[in-house]
Amino acid sequence: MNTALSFHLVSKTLRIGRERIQILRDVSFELKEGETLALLGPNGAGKSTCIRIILDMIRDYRGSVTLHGHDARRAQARSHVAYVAENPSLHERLTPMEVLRTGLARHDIRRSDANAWCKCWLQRLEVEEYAHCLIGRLPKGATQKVALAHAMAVQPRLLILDEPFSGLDPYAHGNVLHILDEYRRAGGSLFLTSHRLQNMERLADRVGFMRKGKLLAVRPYRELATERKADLIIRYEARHALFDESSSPCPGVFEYRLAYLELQASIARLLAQGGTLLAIRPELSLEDLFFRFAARDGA
Ligand SMILES: Nc1ncnc2c1ncn2[C@@H]1O[C@H](COP(=O)(O)OP(=O)(O)OP(=O)(O)O)[C@@H](O)[C@H]1O
Repeated sequence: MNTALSFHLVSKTLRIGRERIQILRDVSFELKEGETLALLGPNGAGKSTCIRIILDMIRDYRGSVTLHGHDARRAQARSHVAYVAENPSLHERLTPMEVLRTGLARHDIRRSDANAWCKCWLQRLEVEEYAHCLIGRLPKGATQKVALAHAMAVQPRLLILDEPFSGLDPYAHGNVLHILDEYRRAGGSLFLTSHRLQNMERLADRVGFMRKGKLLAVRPYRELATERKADLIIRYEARHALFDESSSPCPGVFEYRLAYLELQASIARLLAQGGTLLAIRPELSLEDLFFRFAARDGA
């Protein structure tokens, strides 16, 4: 598989007054063609800075970045790449139709059915009703959808999305998830950032977790999900503890930690002994697990 994106030992320092702040520290990752990589991390972790470097919006950094084998500093490298920012700034005096047509022209895409094609993408993102309104008058969520329609319409080999789900209502959320899933199933490469692991189960092949400018670890999503299933906590009500090593957060209520495979037998035993099952939850959130992995890696 060819490499869609390579980010190698990238460091970035900002000078603010007399102070120098390091916002990326030797960050390295790779995205193969057809793969989806999600970069997760809290505010200020450095995710958007990575994207700005990939897109040549920041040039003074240390390290090397390539897109489909070309140095990311060269315009040619971005010819098959589309990007949607967290708060897209589209030209306010254009209409969504014009925005999409401009996108096709910029990517040198000539289609005899260009109008119908653009209309179709506006429909898929459910903003066709605004097709001929000025962007400046659109609601915020609609602008975000137009930006995504604009990116999808050029059929990029690599799609880069900064927080694609923030600002979307739950219905739009599901629709965008479906469109992105379809894109990756058709072989597109996807690089996205998010504050949360939520939604990633349907999209990401691998996830990387960033904090304070460092990439702590990159793991296959499946590995994280499998490990989580091994550790559950059941909370139950009973006169006394029904399992050894139960803890008791309050009188008459107990918690018991168990492996996923023990779940069925443990619930049967709990009910047989007159206990009441109150809740089952994963012991660790996926974020917690990530730190566990990172610690194992010595990060
Ligand atoms: N132009 C700038 N001036 C000052 N600080 C900056 C600038 N650009 C980035 N930073 C700082 O660099 C760090 C990384 O920012 P970045 O936007 O990349 O993080 P992020 O992970 O994308 O966060 P968020 O999820 O909030 O978008 C933050 O501490 C931020 O305050």
